[in-house]
Amino acid sequence: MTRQELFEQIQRKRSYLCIGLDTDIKKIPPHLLQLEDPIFEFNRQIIEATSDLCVAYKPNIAFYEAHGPKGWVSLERTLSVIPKDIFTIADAKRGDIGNTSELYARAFFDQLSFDSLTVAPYMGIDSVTPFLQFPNKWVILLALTSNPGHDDFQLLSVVSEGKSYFMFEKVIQNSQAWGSADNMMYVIGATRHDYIERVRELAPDHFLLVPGVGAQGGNLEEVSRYGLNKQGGLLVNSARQIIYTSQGEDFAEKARAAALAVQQEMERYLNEYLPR
Ligand SMILES: O=c1ccn([C@@H]2O[C@H](COP(=O)(O)O)[C@@H](O)[C@H]2O)c(=O)[nH]1
Repeated sequence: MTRQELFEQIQRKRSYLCIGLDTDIKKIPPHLLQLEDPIFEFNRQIIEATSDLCVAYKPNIAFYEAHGPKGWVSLERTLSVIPKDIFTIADAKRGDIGNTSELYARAFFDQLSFDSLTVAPYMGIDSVTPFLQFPNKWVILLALTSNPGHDDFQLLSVVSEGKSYFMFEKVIQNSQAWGSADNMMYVIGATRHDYIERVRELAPDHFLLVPGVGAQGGNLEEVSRYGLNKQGGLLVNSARQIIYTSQGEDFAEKARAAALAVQQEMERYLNEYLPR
């Protein structure tokens, strides 16, 4: 999917919501557990109930890998029911020496047909560029993450040409030469919305994948105020707060209501910061 197509979808749906499919067998409604593939059935109903309200789905791969081969089947089946115009993100946080990265890319882009993959930048340019060789596919590079431990490394000071930067700022600055705003995005945690204005100075055109609203307490209003750009530029992810609102037979309906509340809030910000 191109940046323009993503933008058109944001405008059409008045939403930049990405729904996290972090489907935990211990948290899904008990009535699904008797089915042959409860994880797929849960996802199928969530997708059917919410696909007009979001522009992306992000399965976190750990929730599937944990079940071995059965989990990969649930993941493949889930991808097959996501409407084709919706952006898909494999949240797998990969990255290794070049030849290994290339195989990770083939697994997620060729075998599974995801549009994008989250990648850790720690191993540098040769660990990231193999993912960028795939036409129409995206790398989403971890920059400033939402978890409490982000300050262990990402906020360390790095001195470059006599100036001091945070490590995450150098990730954003240096990596821009590896790809472009048409095939790279950055992960910026909603819990650090206080840095989004700075991120926008460094990367005005890139899309940002912003996890951490909802269950992690990030502030959607602040993220939107500083993060929206002229092409939308934001995919704000929420998983637990949307997909686990009910343990009953009405779980998909309740998930829709939760997604609708977020979409309506996003519509207000789009009207304010990016009027049609
Ligand atoms: O910095 C990061 C990077 C990734 N994540 C992932 O996003 C979702 C968040 O789920 P919620 O239930 O909405 O909190 C999850 O898959 C994380 O692994 C993140 O939270 N922060």
